Amino acid sequence: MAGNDNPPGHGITPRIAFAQELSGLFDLAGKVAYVPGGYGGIGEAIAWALALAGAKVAVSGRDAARAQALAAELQAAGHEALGLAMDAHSVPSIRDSADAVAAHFGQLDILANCVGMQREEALLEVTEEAFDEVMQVNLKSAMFLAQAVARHQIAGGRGGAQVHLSSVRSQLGLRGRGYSAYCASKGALTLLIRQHASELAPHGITVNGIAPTVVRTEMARHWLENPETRAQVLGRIPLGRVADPKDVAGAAVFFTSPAASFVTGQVLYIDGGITASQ
Ligand SMILES: NC(=O)c1ccc[n+]([C@@H]2O[C@H](COP(=O)([O-])OP(=O)(O)OC[C@H]3O[C@@H](n4cnc5c(N)ncnc54)[C@H](O)[C@@H]3O)[C@@H](O)[C@H]2O)c1
Ligand SMILES: O=C(O)[C@H](O)[C@@H](O)[C@H](O)[C@H](O)CO
Repeated sequence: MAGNDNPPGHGITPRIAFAQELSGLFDLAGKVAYVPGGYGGIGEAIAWALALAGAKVAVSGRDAARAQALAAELQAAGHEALGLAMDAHSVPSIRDSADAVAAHFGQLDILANCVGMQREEALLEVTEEAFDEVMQVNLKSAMFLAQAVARHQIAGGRGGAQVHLSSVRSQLGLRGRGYSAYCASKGALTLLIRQHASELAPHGITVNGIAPTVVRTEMARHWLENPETRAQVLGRIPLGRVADPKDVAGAAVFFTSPAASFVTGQVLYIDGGITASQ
């Protein structure tokens, strides 16, 4: 096929090899994944989904015991897993955690960053301390987790994938609520993702984002337990329900698997239609 550098598999690749390639599209066997924030609501679903796709998985958070408890559950189900402490307020702690994962498994291929927090304050009441904390935990830690993991991915020479948890609030403000710090941190994360995608592309490393609306986790509990705010939340979502962590986990498998090896710098909105409508 003159002039076509990418001929389709049919009729050229033997069909059996073609089918084998397709069957491995979502296979993470032989990969090591690091899930900071891994014992949170979304992080835990992602840690399990990556393990079920075949990856060895490390999870971290400030509470080492909770991380180790999740790792023990994964091990009991037959997966290779590690739980360790990491404080997103501390760049040395971030670096140490990535180094420890790479040292334990002998490689590090995937970052699935689920660290995040929210502190709601109306514009006139925003404190410097709260604004700084949200930016530190949601944005600065993403920068230095990405850097720490990229060092190992580049040294490994096998490419890799990074994915960060963003939010619909990366693109939309929230009427009637004090969301300056959260929106600013997630909006900036979009450009961090695009820039990292651009800088890591020569190394065969992809970088993408997952942007949910309200997911049934600890972070959203206060909204969902209050009938008034629950009704407001549901009223904004065309599909008429909030997300479960499992609605988000599949995207992490997709972005880190061979199926997405040509996808980078993208943010996928898992929002029941919010960003499609007004
Ligand atoms: N739940 C939602 O409605 C929702 C919606 C959109 C985006 N998100 C994003 O998804 C991600 C996961 O949130 P979640 O809903 O699972 O909430 P969660 O509170 O259950 O999990 C947050 C995770 O971040 C970790 N974390 C927070 N501060 C940390 C620190 N200083 N050091 C280390 N780890 C720290 C926690 O240990 C936990 O594992 C966050 O980035 C959040 O902004 C959540
Ligand atoms: O409107 C939204 O979609 C929310 O802002 C979400 O991003 C989070 O569920 C919220 O931050 C939890 O408190």
